[in-house]
Amino acid sequence: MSQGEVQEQYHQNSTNGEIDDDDDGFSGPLLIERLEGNGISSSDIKKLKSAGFHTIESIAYTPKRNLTQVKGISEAKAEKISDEAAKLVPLGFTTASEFHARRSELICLTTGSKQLDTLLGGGIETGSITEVFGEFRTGKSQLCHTLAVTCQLPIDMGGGEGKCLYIDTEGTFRPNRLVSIAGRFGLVPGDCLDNVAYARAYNAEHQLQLLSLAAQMMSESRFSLLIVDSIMSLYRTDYSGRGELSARQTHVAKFMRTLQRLADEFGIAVVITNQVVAQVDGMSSMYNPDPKKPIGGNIIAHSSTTRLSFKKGRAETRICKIYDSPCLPESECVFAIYEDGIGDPRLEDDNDK
Ligand SMILES: Nc1ncnc2c1ncn2[C@@H]1O[C@H](COP(=O)(O)OP(=O)(O)OP(=O)(O)O)[C@@H](O)[C@H]1O
Repeated sequence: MSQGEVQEQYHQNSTNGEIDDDDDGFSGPLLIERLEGNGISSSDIKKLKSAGFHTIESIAYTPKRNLTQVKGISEAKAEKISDEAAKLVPLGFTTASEFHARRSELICLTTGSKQLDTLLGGGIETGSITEVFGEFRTGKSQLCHTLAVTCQLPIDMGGGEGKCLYIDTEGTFRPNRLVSIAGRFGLVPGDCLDNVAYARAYNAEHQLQLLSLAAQMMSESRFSLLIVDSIMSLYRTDYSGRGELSARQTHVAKFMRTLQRLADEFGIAVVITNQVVAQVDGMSSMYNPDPKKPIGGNIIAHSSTTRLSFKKGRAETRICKIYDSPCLPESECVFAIYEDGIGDPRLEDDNDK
C-alpha cells in the first residue's frame, strides 16, 4: 500500500470511531486554505501543502527563507504569504496575566496513575514535549500504550478528546495492550484502536518524513497526542562513529524542532521515549553507584520541555523522577505496570512485602 492509500484507509476507519471532529468545543488550528486570496492562489496553497505546511500557524512559525525553499514559491511570494499569516496568528508580546490565563486552560493527559499525575502537576502536558528515559523494562512503552488510550477520553476524565499518532521505531507497539487498557477506561476496544494511527519508522529519514504526514493528518482530524517510541534508536544505527556525530545531531535537531512545531501548531502533547547509557565521568559515579544518562546529548536535553527518568522498583512497581522541568521540583513517585495499563501500586503489592 502506498502512503496515500494507507492514509485514506486510516481516514475511512476513523470516520466510524469515537472522536467527533465536528465537536463544537474544538478550536483547532487555522487551515492554510484560509490564506487563499490577496494574491495567494490555490496553486500556491497546493505547493505549500506538498512541502508539509497545512496550517497558517505552520507558516507563521517558519522563517521566510524556509518558505522560499518550497518548490515554485518565489521570494516575493514567500514575503506575501508570511505577512498574511502574521496577520492571523499572534506573534507579538502578551501580558503575563493573559499568558497565565491561557496556561491555566492547558489540558493534561492522565497517565493512569493518580500519583504520577500529581507528580506531573496534572498529567502529561499538551503543547509541549515530554521525554521519558530509562533502562529497558522500566515501563516507557507501557506508558505510551496507556496514553494512546487515555488521550481519547473526555477532558473531564483526564483525556484530550483526540486521536493518537504512534511512531514506533523498535517494533514494540502491541495493539492487544490497547484493548486491555481500553476496557479499564470504558472505551469500546474497536473504536479505541481505530483512533490510533500507527506507523513503523524504518530509518531516521523515514522517521522525519512521517512528521509531514502527521501534520497533514492533524490538519484533517482531531489528535491530542503524538508518541515517538523511541526517539534515538534509528539514529544510533543510521549514524555511526564520531565522524557522523555532527550530521546526526543536525538531523536530530530538525526532528525535535518539527515535533515542537507540531505541539505548538496543533496543541497536542508530544511524548518521546529515550534510552540511557552509562555515564563515565568521575563526579557522577562518586555520588551515584550506577550512573546512567539519556542519549541524544544537548539537542534532546534542550528541546524536551519535561524530562522524566524511569527506574525499576520491586515487582511491577516503577519509580518516576522529574529530571528536568520548567515548573516542577525534582521529586519522585512510585507507579506500577498492570495488564490494564499504568496505575497506582495496588494494595496486594504492599501485602507481599
Ligand atoms: N500485559 C502486561 N501486564 C503487566 N505487565 C506487563 C504487561 N506487558 C508488559 N508488562 C511489563 O512491562 C515491562 C516492560 O515495559 P516496557 O515495554 O514499557 O519497557 P521499556 O521501558 O519500553 O523498555 P525497552 O527500552 O526495552 O523498550 C516488563 O517488566 C513487563 O513485565
